[in-house]
Amino acid sequence: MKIEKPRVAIQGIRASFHEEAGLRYFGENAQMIECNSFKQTFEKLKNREADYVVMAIENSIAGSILPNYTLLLDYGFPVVGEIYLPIQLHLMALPGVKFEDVKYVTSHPIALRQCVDFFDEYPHLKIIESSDTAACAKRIRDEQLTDTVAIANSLAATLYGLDVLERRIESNKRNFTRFLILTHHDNMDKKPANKASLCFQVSNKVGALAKVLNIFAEEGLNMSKIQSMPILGKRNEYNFYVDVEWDEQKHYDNAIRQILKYTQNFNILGEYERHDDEPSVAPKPQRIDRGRRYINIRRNV
Ligand SMILES: O=C(O)C(=O)Cc1ccccc1
Repeated sequence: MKIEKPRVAIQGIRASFHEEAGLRYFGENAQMIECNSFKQTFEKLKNREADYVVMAIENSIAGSILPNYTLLLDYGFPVVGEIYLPIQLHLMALPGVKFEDVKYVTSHPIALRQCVDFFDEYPHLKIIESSDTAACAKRIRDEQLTDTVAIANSLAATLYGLDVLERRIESNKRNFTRFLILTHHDNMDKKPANKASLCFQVSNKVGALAKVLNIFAEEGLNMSKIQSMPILGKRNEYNFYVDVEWDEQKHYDNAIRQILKYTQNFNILGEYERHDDEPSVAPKPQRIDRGRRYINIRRNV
């Protein structure tokens, strides 16, 4: 069922990168629900105050956003899509402010990390981390801060009436952030999938993980990501979060059937269409009912 005006919960406020990702994925009709934390976005979904969550999961420079992996598992909402957003960062201040007079620079930690080369040249600037790039721009406007610059996107500069002092200050011009799209189970549509996010444990034995990865290889699945996370309170035990991609559904189905034998607490976090930069050839229609897959498949040994 397609929702005309989807309510999309984001961590952050209008003009944040989360809003940009949400608008790109859902289009201009989407109605953003601003939240103070990622946990709150999941609560909105749980309470049916939102139809979707858009959540950053990894960044090409800052790496994986580990607490968000834990949220995926804790709430169990299915991942139904992904979007890769190029992150372009600008330095902005109140109109009339001169860069020589600035003492503070404020932004989200990921954005700050992406601009280290720029700030190496200005070691006197004090860095203030915040939860959201757009909120930094808004605070400069609201509090009329003349000694502070924000690093944010051009949407934030426009919306909060700031002047861009320097454009594109990110160190690596090809950096991106990957966002996941989640929904609640009864809102899933059955689009064909060519990518899945999985989570499982393996026993602490020689070759246990290699066995699972070999199955992916033998079935011709491309593993695009692997992330381990220690399981709280259990020494040497980890959750492995793995993303795999395939061309033919049957290879994926075969791989899943086999790896169930070699994993514990196996979860399919979501099956969805991979985000390609170039629009891909339309995937073939599938007959398989994937609804049941989102129920956790657990196999405790
Ligand atoms: O602060 C924001 O605008 C966010 O949405 C978080 C973020 C920051 C930098 C890169 C990607 C996401």
